[in-house]
Amino acid sequence: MATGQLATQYKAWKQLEQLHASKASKLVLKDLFAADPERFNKLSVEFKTAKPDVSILLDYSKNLVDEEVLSSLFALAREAEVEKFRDEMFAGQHINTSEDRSVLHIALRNPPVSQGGYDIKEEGVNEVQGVLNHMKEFSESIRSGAWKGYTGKAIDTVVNIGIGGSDLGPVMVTEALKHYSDRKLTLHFVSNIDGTDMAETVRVCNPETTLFIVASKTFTTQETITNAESAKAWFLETAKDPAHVAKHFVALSTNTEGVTAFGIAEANMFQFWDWVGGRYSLWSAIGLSIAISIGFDNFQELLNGAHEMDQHFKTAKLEENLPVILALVGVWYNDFYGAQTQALLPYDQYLHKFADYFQQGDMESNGKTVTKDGSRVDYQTGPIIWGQSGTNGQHAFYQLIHQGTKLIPCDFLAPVQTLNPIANGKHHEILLSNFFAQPEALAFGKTEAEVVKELGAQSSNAALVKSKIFEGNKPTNSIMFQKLTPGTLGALIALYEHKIHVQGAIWGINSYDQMGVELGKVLAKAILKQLPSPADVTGHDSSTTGLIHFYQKHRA
Ligand SMILES: O=P(O)(O)OC[C@H]1O[C@H](O)[C@@H](O)[C@@H](O)[C@@H]1O
Repeated sequence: MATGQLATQYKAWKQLEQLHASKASKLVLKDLFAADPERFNKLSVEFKTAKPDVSILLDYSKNLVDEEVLSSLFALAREAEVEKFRDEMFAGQHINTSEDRSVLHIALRNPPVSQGGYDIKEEGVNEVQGVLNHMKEFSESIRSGAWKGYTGKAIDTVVNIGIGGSDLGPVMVTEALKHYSDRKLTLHFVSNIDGTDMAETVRVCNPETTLFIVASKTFTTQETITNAESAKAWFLETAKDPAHVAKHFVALSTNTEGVTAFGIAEANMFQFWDWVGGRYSLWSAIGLSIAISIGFDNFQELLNGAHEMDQHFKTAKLEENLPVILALVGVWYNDFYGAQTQALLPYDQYLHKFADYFQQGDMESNGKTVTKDGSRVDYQTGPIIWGQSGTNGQHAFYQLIHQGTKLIPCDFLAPVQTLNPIANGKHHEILLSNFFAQPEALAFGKTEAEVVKELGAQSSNAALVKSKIFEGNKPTNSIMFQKLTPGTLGALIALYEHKIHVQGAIWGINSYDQMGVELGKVLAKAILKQLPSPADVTGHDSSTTGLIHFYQKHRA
C-alpha cells in the first residue's frame, strides 16, 4: 500500500527542482514549437472507444515542458508508484486509510465479477446491479407517468434535496445532458440551508405532482435533513395524511436507519455503500435524478463511458495515459512554478457547471496538508479549481490570464460537433474559433515589435505600446471530444477523477477523506444552541461574540 512518503524525497522530484532552476527561463513555447514541427504530434494523445462518438483528444503540447522535463515527470510517477496505487484502488484495497475504506466508484461503472465485472470482495458490491435495476424500474415509472402521486396524478416535477457530493454531480450532469432529456419533467435542486432555496423552489411546485429525492450518503447532514423536513411539512400542509409521503419522497443513502427514522420506507430507498465517496457518487444511487432526467439507458451510457476511461487509466502506459499526463503537467506548475490555481474552461454551454463540480472533486480530495502517514508536506498539494464556460469567461476574467501577474494553467475543452447547429453551424464555428485562438494567444502572445507595427503613428506612445504587449508563454491543455454524449461525459468526468487520484498519489496524501469540512459544522452546531439569548454566548473570541451579539440585538 502506498505509504504517504513526502514527495520531496523522490529522486525525480529533486531532478525536477533542478530542471526548473536551470531551464525554466528557456522553456519558451514559441521556441519549442519553432524547434520541432512535430511537437503537436508528439505531445498529443487520443482516447478512443468502439463508439466513434466517445473519443477524446488531449493536446498537451502548449505546456512548458520538453522531453527532459516530461521524462522526469514520468519518472516521478513511477517512483511514487502511481501504477501500484491505481491497481490497489481497482483491487478494492483500503486506500482511504484514515477511514479504513476501499474506494470503489469504479465498480459502480462495471459491477463486480458475479455480474461480469471486477473481482472485488467488499460488502455491497454484489448489490450494485440490483440497485441499478431498482433505479431503472423507478426512473422509468416516473418518466412514463405510471408512478402516481397521492391524488392519482403523474409526477411532473422532481426536487433533489442534497448538498456537496449529493448535489453537485446530479446538477452538473443533468445540465450537461439536458439535450438527452425529453423535458417533460421539471427538475430542481435544493442544497442550501438558506430557507430561500427551499421556499423559492416549492413556490413553483404542486404537492400533488412533485417527487422529492432526499440524497444524503450519511443521512445526517444538517442542511439536507432540515430541508427534507421542511419539504415534508410543506407537502403535508396540502396532502394531510402522512401515508401519502410514500408516494412523494424517496431517499438515496447508505444509512437505512436514518432513512426509516425520517419516515421514508425502505422500499423507497436506493442504497449505496461507504466505499463510494460523496464527491464520487453520481455513478451510484445519487444519480437517480440523472436517470429520471435523461432515461436509464442514457445513464447506463454515462457509466459505460466512465468505465472506458477506467480501462484506459488501468491499461495505457503512463506516457499515453490521459489522466496521468494531466496530473503530471499539473504537478509541474503547482509544485515547481508555484501556480496556485487551475482553470477549467469548457467551450460548451452544457458544461457550464463542470468547473463547479470539480471544485469539490479536486479541492475536497487534494486540499490536504499531511501525508497518509501524518507527515506535514513541505510542498504544495491541490490547486484551487475555478472556471466557467467559454466564451463568457473571455469577457470576464481572461484579461488577468493574458496580462496579469499570475501563472494560471488552463484546460480548454470543446466538442468537435455541436448538439445545436443553429444558423447553419455559424455559432459553433465562432465558438471553436475562440477555443483555438485563446490557447494560441496565451502561448505565443504579441511582441513589442508587432504592437508597434500595428499601432503605426500611435506607436510613439510608449505606455500604450507596453499595455498592448502579451508576454505569452502561458500554458494550456486543449481537450477536444467528438460530441457531448452521455458516454463522452462519463469519460471526461472519470478522466479528471483519475487525474486527482494520480496527483494525490504523488503528493502522498489521502484523496478520499474530507476531515476539513468537519470543524465548521461542529462550531455551527454549538453556536446554534447559543443563538436564543446573549447570556448563552460563551467560549468565543471577541469578533465572533460581537457578531452574534450584533445579530441578537438587531433581529426582529
Ligand atoms: O451526502 P451527505 O452525507 O449528505 O454529505 C454531503 C457532503 O457533506 C460534506 O460536505 C462532505 O462530507 C461532502 O463530501 C459530502 O458530499
